[in-house]
Amino acid sequence: MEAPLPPRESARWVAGRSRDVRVDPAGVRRAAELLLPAASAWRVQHWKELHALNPRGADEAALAWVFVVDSLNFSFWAEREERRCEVRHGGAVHTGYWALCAAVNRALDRGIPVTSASYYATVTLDEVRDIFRSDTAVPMPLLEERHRILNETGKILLEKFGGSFLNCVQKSEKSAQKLMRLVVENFPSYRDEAQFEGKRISFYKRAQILVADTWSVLEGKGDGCFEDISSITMFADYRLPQILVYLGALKYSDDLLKRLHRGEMLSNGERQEVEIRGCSIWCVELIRDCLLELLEKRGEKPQGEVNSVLLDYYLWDYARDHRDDMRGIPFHRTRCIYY
Ligand SMILES: Nc1nc2c(c(CN[C@H]3C=C[C@H](O)[C@@H]3O)cn2[C@@H]2O[C@H](COP(=O)(O)O)[C@@H](O)[C@H]2O)c(=O)[nH]1
Repeated sequence: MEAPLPPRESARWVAGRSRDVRVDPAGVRRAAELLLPAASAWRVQHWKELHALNPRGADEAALAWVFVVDSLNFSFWAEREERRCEVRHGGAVHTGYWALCAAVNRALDRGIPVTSASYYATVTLDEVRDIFRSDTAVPMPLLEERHRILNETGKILLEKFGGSFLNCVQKSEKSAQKLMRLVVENFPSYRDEAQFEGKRISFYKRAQILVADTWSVLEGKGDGCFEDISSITMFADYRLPQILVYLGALKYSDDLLKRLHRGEMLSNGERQEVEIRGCSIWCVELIRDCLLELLEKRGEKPQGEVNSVLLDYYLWDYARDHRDDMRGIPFHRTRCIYY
């Protein structure tokens, strides 16, 4: 089968043919102007400084943490917001993606080597249920899939990379694109692809966030000094589209809004789901371009990098912090292992 279009080209292809989702140029500009004051301060170090659950180190163990977390970094949304999985750790209650991170850290604190491939290659379903157990009556979604992915991913990491994700990173020779390709070619659960208007396309959300988190945990240095990190696009999850609609940069048709407000599930790969994901990626690319243009016009040099990775991280954190303001904006509900 022919190789799919890479994520950025896939996003352009979808955005140019989308019927129920569109990027709003004026909204893109307004979003860039809103983000501009923060943008010049974005730095790769924020990944650790802003998030206590992320590893402090930049060694093989920290990379092992990133790899196992991003292999499971999908589908945390609850059927009903008020009844959801929660994990208490370090004196705080964590939900969604952070519940996954808290559960991994809770296991490590209990002496369970959950980031070691030789452990999770043969971990049992019962052990997975215990490691990711919720402190409410609502379990983390898709636990059976998470178990299957841990076994599959652990076995491949042992067979092909000596059980160490650091080996995989070093094979990428400081290229973000090469690391993304290595991950997608070797680990099936990362193959986030679709068919749209006669073309095979890709979003590779977990492979791209894995590259981004690798760059972040290594603080952009040494093996993580990816000279092409700016070629990585935003990660097409279910939160970024919601914030982009909230900011007015993305618009949904009445028909799609009605489906979402009814809480209807969208299946992975159906037309409107692909349009939401593709247009979101394209929208963030345009906001990034607009930010660079505005900085240029003001003759400002950003302290760090203004790229789609740091823009995505900022928008995702912003969505977390403005959850209540965004109540009226639905997010699309797809249950799958890709995001
Ligand atoms: N586009 C994008 N999607 C992201 C992330 C992250 C975690 N990254 C953070 C960690 C360190 C960095 O500083 C980032 O702040 C998780 N997700 C996705 O969100 C969804 C979970 O949402 P909720 O149910 O509300 O927890 C789910 O699809 C998950 O895969 C991101 O950064 N960008």
